[in-house]
Amino acid sequence: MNKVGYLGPKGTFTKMAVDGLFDEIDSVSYKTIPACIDAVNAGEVDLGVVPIENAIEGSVHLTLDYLIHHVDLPIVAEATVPIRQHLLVHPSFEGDIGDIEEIYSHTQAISQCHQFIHQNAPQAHIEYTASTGQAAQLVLEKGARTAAIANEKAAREIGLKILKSDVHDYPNNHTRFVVLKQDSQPLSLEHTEKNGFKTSIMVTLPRDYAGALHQVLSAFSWRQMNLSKIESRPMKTGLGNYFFIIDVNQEYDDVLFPGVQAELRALGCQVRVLGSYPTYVVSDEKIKQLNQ
Ligand SMILES: O=C(O)C(=O)C[C@]1(C(=O)O)C=C[C@@H](O)C=C1
Repeated sequence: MNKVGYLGPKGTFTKMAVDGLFDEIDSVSYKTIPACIDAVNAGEVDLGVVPIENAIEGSVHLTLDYLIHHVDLPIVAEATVPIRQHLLVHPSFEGDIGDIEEIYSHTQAISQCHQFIHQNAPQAHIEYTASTGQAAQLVLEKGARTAAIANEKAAREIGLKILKSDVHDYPNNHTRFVVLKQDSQPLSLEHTEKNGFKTSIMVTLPRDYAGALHQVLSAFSWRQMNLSKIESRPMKTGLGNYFFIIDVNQEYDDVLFPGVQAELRALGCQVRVLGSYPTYVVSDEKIKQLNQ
């Protein structure tokens, strides 16, 4: 049975992604995203599932940067999961939102609910936690006037009550998770809905000059390769030094991708393929089933 590492403890959205993707696995909880990625790297687990991007808040920089700077692990699958954030309180809490003194959650979850907090609980002090599951656990321990932003499963499993549901600021909230493995063989999952294939590429420009990024993008454009995302991240070597992560909406092949790589290298760019992988969707229905 495959051992799958994830950002835990119980009740996290990452655990939900794991349960939505896999049928029979042995899941192993890690306290942080780097600890989960390290576990895959060290061979402690066969696969690791970590969040990479949210529809409201954007990229999970911790994941992106760790994949770029600290390990060389390919992405072998992606899963898009619907995200509903709720305000959870201790079962003994009798007050209203205005009585809450502390709100705990993961930075991504807090960011998805900034407006809600600003308008309904401006008095609350925000405490960041390693995951939403950990935030829920803390509310159970601290009780009184604390609240967590987390999901319905966390409320049920940890024993909190939902004071206000759907507190994320925009509807259509989804998070993309990636599955990491030591070998780059794409992960085929029979029982999960698949909606495409992607290849993620990291490109470092040789230096800053007029039209450099334009030249990089034209290598994809004249081959009619559709890009779904481009993001720049600091190289961490000094202000103004960036690399680009480019998601291409197709599977790595023997013609187009080697052509792009050769063209980019001829421009002096460094190119690294971060993975070529199927993209799966965990449906609202599946999440409802998991919540029962
Ligand atoms: O804290 C959790 O529950 C997580 O699984 C992490 C995480 C994230 O980092 O994006 C996952 C999905 C949500 O977007 C909020 C938090």
